[in-house]
Amino acid sequence: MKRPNLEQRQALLTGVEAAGWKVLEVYRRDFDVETKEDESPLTEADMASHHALVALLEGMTPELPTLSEESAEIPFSTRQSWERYWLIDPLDGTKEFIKKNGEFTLNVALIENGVPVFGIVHAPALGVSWWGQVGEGAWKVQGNQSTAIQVRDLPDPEQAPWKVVGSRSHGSEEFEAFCSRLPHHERVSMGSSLKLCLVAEGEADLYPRLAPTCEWDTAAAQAVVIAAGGEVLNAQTFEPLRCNQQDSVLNPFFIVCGQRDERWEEALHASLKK
Ligand SMILES: Nc1ncnc2c1ncn2[C@@H]1O[C@H](COP(=O)(O)O)[C@@H](OP(=O)(O)O)[C@H]1O
Ligand SMILES: [Mg+2]
Repeated sequence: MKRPNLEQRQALLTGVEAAGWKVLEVYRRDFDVETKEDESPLTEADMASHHALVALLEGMTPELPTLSEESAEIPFSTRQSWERYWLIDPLDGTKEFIKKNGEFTLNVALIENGVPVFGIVHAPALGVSWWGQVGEGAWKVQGNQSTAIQVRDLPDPEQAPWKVVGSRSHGSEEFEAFCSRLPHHERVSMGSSLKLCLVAEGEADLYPRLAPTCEWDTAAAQAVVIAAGGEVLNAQTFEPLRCNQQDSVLNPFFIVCGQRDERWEEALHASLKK
């Protein structure tokens, strides 16, 4: 498979939703929380989703490798040769899952030469999915309803505040410094890749992520944002984020926007200057 066709996209969405049911089954009862080597939490839901998604993708595209947050120990010397691969985060927002606030997602991205070209973000507790394919468009799916989405134009802050979305559990000094330099704006806190989806559907204007994340946290929703007309840019260079360029899977600091604008670009530049 190069890029999924309509039928394959539907099968992928159904499969990701089925993995979401497995996550919800754990969410609705008591579960143990382990701590990984990097101090981040892990639950049986992360692993149930990982196994379900890997089986789905291997079944549909046996020719494509999969890199998952829960099986990430594939060396760069191997990954470097991958022209196309699946990049998944079986449970993004594990802290929100543990807090039971519903703000967690399953992220599935197709990466082509380092660029996320297709992505599904599914939020099982909210019963919502977003998917996008670069060049085709982006959609929000709720039950049987599928609605085309796009980013909104940045409002005049004198008329309506800019909506800036930030992490619920991972803030930073740089994020605070950036917000303090913005014109009239409102802040919204949200867990997981839902933040990028809010920009994609025109519910938020900016998501500055001036704190660490990994490529699987952002790739699927980056495809949705780009397909909806927005951008996910390195906060220093303003180049689009790319995956699989080096040994580390850490992203640089980045900003998600509907469109570039010198008012927030200057605020970002000033807040990152040491
Ligand atoms: N110090 C760190 N290094 C790398 N990634 C980090 C990190 N702190 C948080 N993250 C990433 O941020 C994600 C949560 O984002 P948010 O705060 O926006 O909800 C986590 O996803 P997981 O929940 O999948 O582990 C994790 O991958
Ligand atoms: Mg994650």
